[in-house]
Amino acid sequence: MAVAVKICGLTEPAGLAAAIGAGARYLGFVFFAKSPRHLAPQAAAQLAAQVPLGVAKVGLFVDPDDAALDATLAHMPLDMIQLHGNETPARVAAIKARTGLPVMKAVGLAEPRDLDALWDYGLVADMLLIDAKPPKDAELPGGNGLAFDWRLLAGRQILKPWLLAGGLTPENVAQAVRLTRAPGVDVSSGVESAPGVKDPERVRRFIARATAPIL
Ligand SMILES: O=C(O)c1ccccc1N[C@@H]1O[C@H](COP(=O)(O)O)[C@@H](O)[C@H]1O
Repeated sequence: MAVAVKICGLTEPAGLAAAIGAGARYLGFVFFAKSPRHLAPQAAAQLAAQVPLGVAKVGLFVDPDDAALDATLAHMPLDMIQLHGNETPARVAAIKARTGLPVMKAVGLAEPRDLDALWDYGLVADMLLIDAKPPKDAELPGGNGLAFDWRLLAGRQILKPWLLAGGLTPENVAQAVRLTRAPGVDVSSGVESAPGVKDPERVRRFIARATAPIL
């Protein structure tokens, strides 16, 4: 099975078209005001109108309350919710029940004891996104272009389908897949020409390298 690719933080048509054309399976739209990739739900919906069936539109939220989820979903037809904050397992389950959508929970790794969270969230989420833990003073809980030590995942059984994220680029993604055997990968800043602006050529190169057969 080819590695599934998610391109996250799409904000404009050129990046979106490059991701779709190159075979991305998931497209991420950020609904977190502090992010340079933030979109209003109406703008995201306009962009998402170009997304063909079979490519999942993922809404990225950070500790959203119910009102924020309802307001976004009123305008933007999402296929999946990504939770990238400090949501507890109970909150993940509640959001899944409220929205009726599959939920992907981001889990940050920096050291072996962080691995326990993969089990806790694996019991309630439909998918996991395994990212680097953000630095303590970071503005953003993700999208920082930071990688973690991929060897932490060596030989690990993960309860649910998962994507590897954090500091991935066209230059390192093949090695990341080879070391972790990740079934999927997710990237934001590593395929940008400026914060919030995807570089179509880097998007295409990332997808080609991520999905190339492992040698
Ligand atoms: O992309 C963002 O702006 C963002 C904001 C808040 C939470 C998560 C965010 N992005 C997610 O983080 C991963 C890793 O990003 P990067 O590739 O290291 O830049 C990204 O794949 C998004 O899912």
